[in-house]
Amino acid sequence: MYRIRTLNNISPSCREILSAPDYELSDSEKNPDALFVRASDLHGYPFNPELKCIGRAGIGVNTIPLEECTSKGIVVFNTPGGNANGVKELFVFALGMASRDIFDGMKWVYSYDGSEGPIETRMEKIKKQFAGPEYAGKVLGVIGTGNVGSLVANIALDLNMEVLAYDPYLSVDAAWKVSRHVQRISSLDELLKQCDYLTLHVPLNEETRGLINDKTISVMKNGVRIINYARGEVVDEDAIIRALESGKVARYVADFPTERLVHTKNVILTPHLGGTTIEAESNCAKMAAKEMDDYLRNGNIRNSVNMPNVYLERNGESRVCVIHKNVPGMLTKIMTVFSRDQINIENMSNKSRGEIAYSVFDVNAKISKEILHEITEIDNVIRVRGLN
Ligand SMILES: NC(=O)C1=CN([C@@H]2O[C@H](COP(=O)(O)OP(=O)(O)OC[C@H]3O[C@@H](n4cnc5c(N)ncnc54)[C@H](O)[C@@H]3O)[C@@H](O)[C@H]2O)C=CC1
Ligand SMILES: O=C(O)CCC(=O)C(=O)O
Repeated sequence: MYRIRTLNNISPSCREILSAPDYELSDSEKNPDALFVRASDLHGYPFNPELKCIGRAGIGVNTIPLEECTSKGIVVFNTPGGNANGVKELFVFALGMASRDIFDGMKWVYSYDGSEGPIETRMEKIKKQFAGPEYAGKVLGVIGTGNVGSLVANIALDLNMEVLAYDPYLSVDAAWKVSRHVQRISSLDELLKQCDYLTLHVPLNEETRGLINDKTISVMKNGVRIINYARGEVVDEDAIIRALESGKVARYVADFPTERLVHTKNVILTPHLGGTTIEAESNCAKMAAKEMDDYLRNGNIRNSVNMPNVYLERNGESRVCVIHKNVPGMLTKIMTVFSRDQINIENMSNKSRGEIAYSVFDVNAKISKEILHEITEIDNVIRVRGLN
């Protein structure tokens, strides 16, 4: 039985996959085989030695110390595309909020005390202060056209916007999802100087931290409207506040409130709601549950962000899974242990990802603890699991 510790509220749909008697889910397990998380920050988290994998029900993994996990042989999974439609739907709302002063208009409605006459007549007199431009016919720049950005770019075309996209790392699979009417721009500055609206859909990493800063803002049109449903830190906070105060940026709509942003004019904030729909939560929980289940029971790795993906149909009496450094001679050393004990390899797979490699062996015998221990002792082996 595998013990899974949930660190956030995970959709109950994961229990369709992670159920008794194979699994026990709890939010207090001290020595879990797996952690199931949403946006919890795991930097500094005390990983127990039994921990084999982390399932991130969502896409962003900036909250997970990936290097530490890799060095400890902990496989980290995420759920690409599982919440993309949820973010796209909120983007449409954000686009409206970026254009029209809906937020201040609503605040006025709910705080009006009747002192200047009935609300029905008073509102007709003051409503012009909440006017704003229409977005149809305007230029939208999309930075990052992966699972979310591709949906956003396509729906913006349906809303009659002209759409420009910048994504220097776009995968071939993701490129297929973007409409041919979206114009690919290969220079960020070239995109920035043409946009009336800008929307961000990149992961937070060392390259994208502060991507929107004084310098990039200076290239933009005056009165640009920026939407950030990626991560707060992709936008330099000092720079965006300066630009809002000067009027260079007309409005900033973001999913990542901070104390300072809450008190800045022309900022509209939602409380990290992009992936918070019934469907997105259920999709992500099921996807992460399937990934962890296939890894824990079969050693297969799919949608990992720190290990190579390896899928092998089960074949043979038992399976030995070895996470090791990607250095010469590892397979020979491991296979020598099998052949010395007359164990035949029925099928195998070996894949690498940067400095790490993963080898899976299906063998024709039950694997003893002694053999597993011997493989563990080989130099540059990080973790060994035997699945009988
Ligand atoms: N507000 C929320 O609740 C949610 C926020 N997110 C955020 O949105 C981000 C994107 O989500 P997905 O589209 O699902 O991820 P994804 O991995 O499918 O797409 C990310 C895209 O960004 C591109 N990219 C990476 N670095 C870039 C750079 N420097 N410049 C331009 N493009 C770059 C990649 O090539 C990729 O196509 C996530 O990493 C996460 O931080 C995602 C889901 C929900
Ligand atoms: O709501 C969540 O769990 C986080 C969604 C998100 O930000 C992501 O998937 O990257």
